Amino acid sequence: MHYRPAGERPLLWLSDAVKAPPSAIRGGVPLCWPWFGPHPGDKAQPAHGVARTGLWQWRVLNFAADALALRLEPLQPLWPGLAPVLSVQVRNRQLALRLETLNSGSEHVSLGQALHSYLAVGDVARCELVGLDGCDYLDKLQNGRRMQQNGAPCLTAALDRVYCHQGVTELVDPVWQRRLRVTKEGSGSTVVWNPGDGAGALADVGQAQRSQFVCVEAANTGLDPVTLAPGERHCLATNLSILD
Ligand SMILES: O=P(O)(O)OC[C@H]1O[C@@H](O)[C@H](O)[C@@H](O)[C@@H]1O
Repeated sequence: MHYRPAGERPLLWLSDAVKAPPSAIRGGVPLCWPWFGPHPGDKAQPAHGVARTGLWQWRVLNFAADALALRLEPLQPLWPGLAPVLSVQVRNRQLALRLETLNSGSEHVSLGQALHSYLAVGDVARCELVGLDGCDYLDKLQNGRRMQQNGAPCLTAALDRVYCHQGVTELVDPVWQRRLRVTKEGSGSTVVWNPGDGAGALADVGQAQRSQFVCVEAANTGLDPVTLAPGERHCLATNLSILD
């Protein structure tokens, strides 16, 4: 997914070196579903689940000069007993995503997920991410150690954190002279990721592109487990807006 309001910088970053299917695309907003990170019990399963490499069909619900609404569903069932639907809306410099999951099976199911937004920035090291001060987080670069955020996270080096956070974040970008606001619903975890020097090991990022994005993800992780009873639904949503 790519979104660039007319005459503006893009909202989302997309790698210059997108790999061919079935590899996941690096950029846009990959859907991590129905688990986040490694599978909880089976190392053979792919990281971040099966939705981002699955095939989806889309339908246009509304198409106007200044607005677009799409509904996407998987072409085939992606995971037994769980049925996702993604709604995408674009309007007024804002991209809104809603990922709804129905437990269509007969057992309780636990669900992990993330809307893994790659936010495009002029230079990540000069940005400030506001809204996480005082939140507890798990630092994945320190074996998942639980810490508390003091001020804004430092974006000059690698960062991989799962914050216990339900609120709003804003990414202040002095190079592109704008702010990006991330709001969300149905999510008790906010993931912040940039590979830093580790970008060199990622063929679809590399040192040249590592400064061009930071991921701020609306998520449900081990910090805020979601369990769906048969017939129950959960909706994870995020709004990404460009502000002056
Ligand atoms: O390389 P992937 O599978 O797209 O994941 C990228 C990153 O995604 C983040 O959400 C995770 O917290 C990181 O641990 C991970 O490295």
